[in-house]
Amino acid sequence: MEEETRRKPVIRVSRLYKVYRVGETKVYALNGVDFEIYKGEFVAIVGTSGSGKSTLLNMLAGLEKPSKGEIEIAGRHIEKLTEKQLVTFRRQRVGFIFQAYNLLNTMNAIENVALPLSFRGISKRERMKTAQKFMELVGVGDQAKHMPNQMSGGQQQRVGIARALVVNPQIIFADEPTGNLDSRTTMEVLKLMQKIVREQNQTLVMVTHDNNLASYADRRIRIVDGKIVGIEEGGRDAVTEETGEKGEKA
Ligand SMILES: Nc1ncnc2c1ncn2[C@@H]1O[C@H](COP(=O)(O)OP(=O)(O)OP(=O)(O)O)[C@@H](O)[C@H]1O
Repeated sequence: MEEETRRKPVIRVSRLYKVYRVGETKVYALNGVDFEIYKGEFVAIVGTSGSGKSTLLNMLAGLEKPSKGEIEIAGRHIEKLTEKQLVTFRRQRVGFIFQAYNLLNTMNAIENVALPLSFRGISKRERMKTAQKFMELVGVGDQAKHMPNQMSGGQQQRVGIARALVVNPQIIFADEPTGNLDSRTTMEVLKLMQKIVREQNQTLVMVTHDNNLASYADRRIRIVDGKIVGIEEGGRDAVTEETGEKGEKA
């Protein structure tokens, strides 16, 4: 019973299709996809360019409608929601981490992190307090007043992660989150993402073409030409690998 509770799917996708019409031809960006993702999992959706990863992520996040099929997130069929309901769903349930960070350059770091809270009727003081807590969680607590262009790529991505987490989303979607980072910073961001999934029991779905990055996920869903060609279990541990290398201090 305990096992059953732990393995509760938070995302359930069945017979999912997305067909684009390009002139006379039909492009099957998703061609009948089925899978489940469980609470507390870090899952990578892996595929080469054009395989359908972004299409799938956009659909899971409620940014695009499927042509056919079902997407259940936390028990709700999101393919049936109206645009207005989808906006509410995204604000309340999901967080996004993008490759390009997508921080607003006119706001400082903490204001960027606090922004998603402004739709929730929380006082400014409370918003800033929560934002600061998440800035600290991701290791940029001392850079609250910095403008994004005064921060390194890795620091900006940490701010991006804090902004994704600040609303305590059930699910975090990440699209090539380390695409613009060097290998060392990539490892730091990976460590951070693994830590967050483990400590906060959140669910992280990451889209990537990078097999090395994907090897750190608990499971990999491989996609080719809009179809799942394999699901692999087991992932590397960024924290122990780093500890082994550097003998991390307690
Ligand atoms: N708006 C669109 N109109 C027509 N075809 C599209 C559209 N969006 C995507 N496609 C096609 O659907 C397929 C899947 O595209 P998708 O962007 O999901 O791939 P991807 O795996 O994310 O690639 P990349 O890693 O390059 O971003 C491709 O053949 C693409 O050309």
